[in-house]
Amino acid sequence: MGKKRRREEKRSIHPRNKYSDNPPDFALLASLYPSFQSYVFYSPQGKPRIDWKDFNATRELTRVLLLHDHSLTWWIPDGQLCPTVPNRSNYIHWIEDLLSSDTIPREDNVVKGFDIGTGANCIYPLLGASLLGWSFVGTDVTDVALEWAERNVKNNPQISELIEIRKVDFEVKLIDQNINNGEGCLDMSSNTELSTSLSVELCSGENGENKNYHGPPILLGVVKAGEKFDFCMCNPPFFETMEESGLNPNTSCGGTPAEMVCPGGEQAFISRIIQDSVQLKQSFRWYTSMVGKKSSLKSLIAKLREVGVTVVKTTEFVQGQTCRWGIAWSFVPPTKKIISSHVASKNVLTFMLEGIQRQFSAFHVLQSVESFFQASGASCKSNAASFHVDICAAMSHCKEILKNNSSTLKETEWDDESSGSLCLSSTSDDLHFRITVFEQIPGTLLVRGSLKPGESSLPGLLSSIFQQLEDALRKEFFPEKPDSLVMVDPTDALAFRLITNFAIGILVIF
Ligand SMILES: C[S@@+](CC[C@H](N)C(=O)[O-])C[C@H]1O[C@@H](n2cnc3c(N)ncnc32)[C@H](O)[C@@H]1O
Repeated sequence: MGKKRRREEKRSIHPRNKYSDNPPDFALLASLYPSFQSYVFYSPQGKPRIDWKDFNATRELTRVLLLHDHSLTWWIPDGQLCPTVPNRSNYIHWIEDLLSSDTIPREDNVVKGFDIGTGANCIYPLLGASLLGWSFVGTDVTDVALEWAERNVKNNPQISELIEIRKVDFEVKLIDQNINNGEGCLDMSSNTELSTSLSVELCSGENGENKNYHGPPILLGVVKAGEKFDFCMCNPPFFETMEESGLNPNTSCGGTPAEMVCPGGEQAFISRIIQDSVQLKQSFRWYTSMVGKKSSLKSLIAKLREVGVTVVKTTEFVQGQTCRWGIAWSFVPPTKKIISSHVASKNVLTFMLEGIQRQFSAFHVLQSVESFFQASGASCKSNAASFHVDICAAMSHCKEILKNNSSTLKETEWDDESSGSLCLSSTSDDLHFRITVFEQIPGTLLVRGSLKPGESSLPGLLSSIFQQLEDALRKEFFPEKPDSLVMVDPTDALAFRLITNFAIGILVIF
């Protein structure tokens, strides 16, 4: 991994993450743990490496990291999803931030979390308990996950008291769904089918597509009457089919269909969590989930607006060459009033290119990004190893990019925020920003634009330029699909604003 790439990753890692300043040292671990040694090889430059496509190598790395850095004894059977410790720690630290922020009133008791789908690896309860002393209920549906999660807990007696592994009962019947604040009553003993009324239409996606969840209970029917939690967390099955998961050829973190796939994919799964949260309300202070696709994030935010949550927060987790999001919401009345989205400028923007033909890789898109900006006269410096282009655009170049852009101009913030008119010639400062291309899964790329740290731009300028770039890339890579040229629907302006602001952690209170 090049120095620049490492610097990039360091920037994206949570500052309290143990690996933020000290990434795993493969050479040291190999010298300490002979079982790991056989997976480490050296690049021609003498850098220690492992083969990320080798499941055994990634599992052994996770095992020795958990042992060395967290004093945890851990194992999973072949083929189960293998977590990467630095990345999973980011989610834990983000929740820590949510709990300690004064967005909603704090509570100073022992933190109690609920990990939906803890998996055989049980990674979140193990990390949360060992790093922060949190207690957890971790749930799952498969026998192998439940058995190995139990083992991973029992093998760590120093924290085992803090973690309960709970089997999700497929056949639980809700006899009273009105259990706000834990007052309701669940019949856990019944063998009758889960009430079909749980599948109410909360999951219809954009464009009318229905993504209903018909799987086992998630929260309702699993949370017991009267139970209260500070948060729930979830790394959901992201995909609708195993083919869609296409498992990234550059990594082999394993993952069985039960772990990776659910009908309706993550959108249906998280929509059910939202639906359950409407019933459970303040039984949890924060509801959170990871989100794998930006398109899901947008529609989930829209759903949260519909159900009347008091707070939504989002974040971005950059994980090597992929990007994920975190979404959090609450029904607890906020301590703060609305923080206007005007407070923060859009310093980080993203869009997704989904269903791109397989012959086009992140590299092709990167080349097109460079050509797009060069055509306006802006100077570009690309880094193919890190899949980014650094751009320096003078105002004349920005004008050139935006010259055919009257519709975009109407939708961007500068009309709102700079008293109706933007004078591009009013400043002589150049705009310095970076465009990075991430390969999420085969055929799905994420393009991210970010101002250089410490830089600022005229309100809305970066987002307008970015919008033009998205238009151009869609024209180039989806020429036969004129519909996909549709950019941000003005009626969706708020959702767009939320999404483009999430990466800088902006808080939005509906
Ligand atoms: C992507 S894996 C996440 C595993 C682990 N938390 C991690 O981050 O590596 C999703 C997990 O959710 C479980 N799962 C699927 N449906 C569930 C449900 N209704 N309730 C609880 N767990 C579920 C799967 O069995 C699987 O272990």
